[in-house]
Amino acid sequence: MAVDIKICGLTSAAALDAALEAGADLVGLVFYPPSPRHVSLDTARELAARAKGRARIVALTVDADDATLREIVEAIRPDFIQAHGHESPERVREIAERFATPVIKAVKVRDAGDVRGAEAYGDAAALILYDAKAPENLAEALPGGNGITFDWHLMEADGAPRAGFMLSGGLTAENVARAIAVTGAPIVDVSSGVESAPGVKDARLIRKFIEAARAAR
Ligand SMILES: O=C(O)c1ccccc1NCC(=O)[C@H](O)[C@H](O)COP(=O)(O)O
Repeated sequence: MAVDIKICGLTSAAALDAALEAGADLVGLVFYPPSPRHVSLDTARELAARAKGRARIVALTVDADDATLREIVEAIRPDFIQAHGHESPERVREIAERFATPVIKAVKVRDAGDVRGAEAYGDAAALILYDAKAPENLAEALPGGNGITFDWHLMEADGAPRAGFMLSGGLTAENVARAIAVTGAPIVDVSSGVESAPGVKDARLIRKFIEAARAAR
C-alpha cells in the first residue's frame, strides 16, 4: 500500500514548490509565532492558493483559541487543522464541528502510556499524529518539529490504532523506510529532516525523503 507523505513547516513558495513537485500528498503551514516555521496569514494565503488542488493543506496550531482558528480557516480553508498542543478530546471535537474541518490530533510519545493516550480521542480526531515528546531538559524545545525520534516499537503496544494514523518525529530519508516497516504507518510527516537549518527547507532533502518513503514497504 502506498504511503502518503506530509511535508510540514513550509514557509516560502520555493520550498512549497519543491514539496509539490516531489509529490507531497499533504503540506503543513505552522501558525505558532515562537516557531522558526511560523507563517503570517498573508504568507499562508499565498502558499495555500499555490497548493490548492495539488496537495491537502494542513493548518498546524497549538492550543489556538476560536478567534485565531477562525482567521486561519477564513484565510486558507485548510483540509485539516492539526492540533499540536494540549487540546482535550472535547476541544478537538468542538474544533472539528465549529470549523467544519477534520482535525489531526498530535499525541506526543515517550512511553507506552502515551501511545494508549490516543484512545481518548476516539472519533473526535480524524487522524492521530504520533510525534516524539521532547525530553524535559531540552530547553529550546518546541511543542513539535524538534527532529527527535521515539521508540517506534511502542506502536506495537495495545491500543495503538490499526488505521488512520500518522507518524512523525525525527524522520529522515535515512530512517523513514525502517519507521514505516516497524509501525506500518500509512502516512509519514517530516519537518526538521528536510531542512538545512531550522525553518529552512532543502529541496534536495525533500526529494530524497519522498523517494525513500515511496520506496518503503
Ligand atoms: O515545526 C514547528 O516549528 C512546530 C511548532 C509547534 C508545534 C509543532 C511543530 N511542528 C510539528 C511538525 O512539523 C510535525 O508535525 C512533526 O512534529 C515533525 O517534526 P520533525 O521531528 O521536525 O520532523
